[in-house]
Amino acid sequence: MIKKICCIGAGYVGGPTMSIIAQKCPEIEITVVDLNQKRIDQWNDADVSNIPIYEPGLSNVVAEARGRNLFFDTDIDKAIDEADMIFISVNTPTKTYGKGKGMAADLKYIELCARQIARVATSDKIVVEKSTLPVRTAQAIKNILDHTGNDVNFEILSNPEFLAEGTAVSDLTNPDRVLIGGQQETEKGKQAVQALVDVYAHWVPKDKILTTNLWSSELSKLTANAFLAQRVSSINAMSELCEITGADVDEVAKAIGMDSRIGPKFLKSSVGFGGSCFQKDILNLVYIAKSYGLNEVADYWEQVIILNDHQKRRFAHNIVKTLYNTVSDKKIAFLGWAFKKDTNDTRESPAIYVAEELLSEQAKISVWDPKVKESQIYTDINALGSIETDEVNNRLEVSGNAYEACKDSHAIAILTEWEEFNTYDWQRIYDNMHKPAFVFDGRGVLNKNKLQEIGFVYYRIGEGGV
Ligand SMILES: NC(=O)C1=CN([C@@H]2O[C@H](COP(=O)(O)OP(=O)(O)OC[C@H]3O[C@@H](n4cnc5c(N)ncnc54)[C@H](O)[C@@H]3O)[C@@H](O)[C@H]2O)C=CC1
Ligand SMILES: O=C(O)[C@H]1O[C@H](OP(=O)(O)OP(=O)(O)OC[C@H]2O[C@@H](n3ccc(=O)[nH]c3=O)[C@H](O)[C@@H]2O)[C@H](O)[C@@H](O)[C@@H]1O
Repeated sequence: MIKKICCIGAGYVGGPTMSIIAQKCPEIEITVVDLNQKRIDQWNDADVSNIPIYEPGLSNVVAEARGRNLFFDTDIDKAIDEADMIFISVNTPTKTYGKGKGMAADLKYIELCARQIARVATSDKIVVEKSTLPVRTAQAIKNILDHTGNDVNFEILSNPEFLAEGTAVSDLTNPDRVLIGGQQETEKGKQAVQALVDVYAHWVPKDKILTTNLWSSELSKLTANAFLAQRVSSINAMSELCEITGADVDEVAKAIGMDSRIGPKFLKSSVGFGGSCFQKDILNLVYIAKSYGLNEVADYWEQVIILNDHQKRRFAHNIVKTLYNTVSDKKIAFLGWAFKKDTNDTRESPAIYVAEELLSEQAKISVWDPKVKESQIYTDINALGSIETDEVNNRLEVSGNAYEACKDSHAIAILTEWEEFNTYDWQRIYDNMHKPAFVFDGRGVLNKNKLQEIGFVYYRIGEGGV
């Protein structure tokens, strides 16, 4: 029976995942630890609306469990020492240096965790990989733990997380499945798997808890993200063809999605997928395939990324082309900066890359996003390193509301599918814009007929002129 859990990493996965486990398992004490003091302070903020991650419903869960059996702390050693089970939920970004730069997952944070666990642990531990990792990472973790540990027994499990941002609470509460990989051939391995099954069985039906060997579990996570991203790139590839043939991508998506073998989900054409994981996980998969000499497999998956980059660029180019081939000093309003609705996360958001293209064409950009902070938007653009900081400061502004962002603009670009966009007074927006007033709907969310009646020139991704 697990009594104490420690989770290393209080990010988008560690925070919500542990909050739900704490809510569902009141007898287990859970401590989420992080190196980042500011993040931990935010998780501990007396006002739960200030927790560092915006996820619908999450603050209520935190309010219920925090201080009862859910704790956030920076004392990592203490939490490791006291726990029976340790989740590693740290970031695994794409490497930015050395071998595998731009492709492989950077495992330095994972290795640091393994070394810290090995140094601190004085009793047997079950170590759970919650981060998304290259297949066979469990072997490396085991080697580090066994060769540097204090003679205690470590069992390694793989338990990848499938939650999507914006729906994390419902995904965790009602998952399609929970995947647990372990060494089923040893008695201790079996017991470790069972211990984690028992945690989830507090609220997840047993037939949805799937147990596999370690490598299947690690590889299933990369495979799931590759398949999901592939669907988006597939429909986005068709969107370009729709635009020149007069077809409508939403109609095509509906028609194919009604085939039960294809299914209706994840077929919404967009300005491109973003988020911290799809790109990094596919690049990682490509790197793994190449490292085993599987070049055709690598090329197959790499195409998903190539198409996605093309989709973001062509959205920006279409704006330039439509605005009479120049956007120099024209104001373009961006509605949305987050990579999808209902999150404040902007990692790899397509908005960043569309902005980069337009800024390099000397456009002025004014951004409104209901959840993303101004400082984050500047950080995202400056992190690209491709546009001078002075130029960014002169050309990019962040507005306090949508009306301000759109005032005196030549065009509006919809970059995130926030529902509030449909509730605006679009006549008021139109009246305050330069004419012709263009809308480029990169998410296919606005009411076309209404906008056209007002007088907007409306372009939706994947919709061809008839
Ligand atoms: N964001 C998402 O929706 C999902 C992410 N994942 C995977 O989960 C993992 C974590 O992702 P996120 O939570 O988004 O990352 P994140 O960047 O939001 O959080 C990671 C946290 O780990 C902390 N950290 C790093 N090294 C540490 C160390 N040695 N000791 C203590 N704390 C340390 C960082 O300070 C950071 O707060 C990644 O492998 C990601 O691929 C999986 C499913 C969904
Ligand atoms: O490993 C991860 O990090 C997670 O990655 C994705 O979750 P997430 O990136 O949070 O959000 P998604 O809903 O998958 O959306 C990803 C991107 O694809 C775009 N998208 C999604 C669906 C669609 O039909 N069209 C489309 O353009 C979204 O707008 C967004 O930019 C997966 O859905 C999760 O299962 C997984 O756990």
